Amino acid sequence: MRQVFCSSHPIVRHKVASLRDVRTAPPEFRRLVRTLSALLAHEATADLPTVDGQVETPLGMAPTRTLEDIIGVVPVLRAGLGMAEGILELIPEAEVWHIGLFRDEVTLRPTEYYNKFPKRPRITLGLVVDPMLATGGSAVRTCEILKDAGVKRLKLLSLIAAPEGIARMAEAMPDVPIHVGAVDERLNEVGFIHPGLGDAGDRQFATMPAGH
Ligand SMILES: O=P(O)(O)OC[C@H]1O[C@H](OP(=O)(O)OP(=O)(O)O)[C@H](O)[C@@H]1O
Ligand SMILES: O=c1cc[nH]c(=O)[nH]1
Ligand SMILES: [Mg+2]
Repeated sequence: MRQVFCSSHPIVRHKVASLRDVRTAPPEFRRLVRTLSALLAHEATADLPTVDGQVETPLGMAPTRTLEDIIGVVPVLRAGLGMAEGILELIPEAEVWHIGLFRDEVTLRPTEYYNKFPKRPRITLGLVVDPMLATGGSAVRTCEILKDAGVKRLKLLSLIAAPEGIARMAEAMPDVPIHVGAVDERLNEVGFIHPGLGDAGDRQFATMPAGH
């Protein structure tokens, strides 16, 4: 099964260009994250099964197809929050499972600090959302946590990925399809995606270091 899907949609490409632009300020950056996430989720959910049914319109009965899955959107704090907002516009009935991880700046390893989800999961599909797939450490750890919690089907949605992160996910989580807006050249010497967009959390939440 082919596991990595990089969007070729012209609107996705156009918006990824704006997202990368150093002149894009946080309010517009957040708007782009939300819209791009909905566009990627639209592509990532194209293969979901539906159930046949019927609905009464003002004129009579109409056949319907509705989603079979109970979907969970799993934002990796904090940069995943904006992505979850965009996807909830598309799937408002989704559960939201928060996972708090930060990446140690020196070791680049993920450290868990929070999670909130039901003890007995109802969801049949988890959409993990994190704008940046860099080393892949955060994404792999998130998938491990979710599998330990009993979620059997997962998909990962990221706005920009490095080849290193894709390779790490493919190795550790071969059953998790990855949907991305762009695949970049490489990681730089401090583990940032090059050319990427910088720090996705800081650019969404206006916490850039002074001088930026
Ligand atoms: O693939 P990796 O090498 O693990 O890196 C990617 C992670 O780094 C960023 O989060 P960060 O740790 O900066 O936390 P933040 O969202 O709170 O800013 C990003 O949102 C991912 O979670
Ligand atoms: O390029 C990167 C890598 C990790 N986290 C980010 O926000 N950006
Ligand atoms: Mg960050």
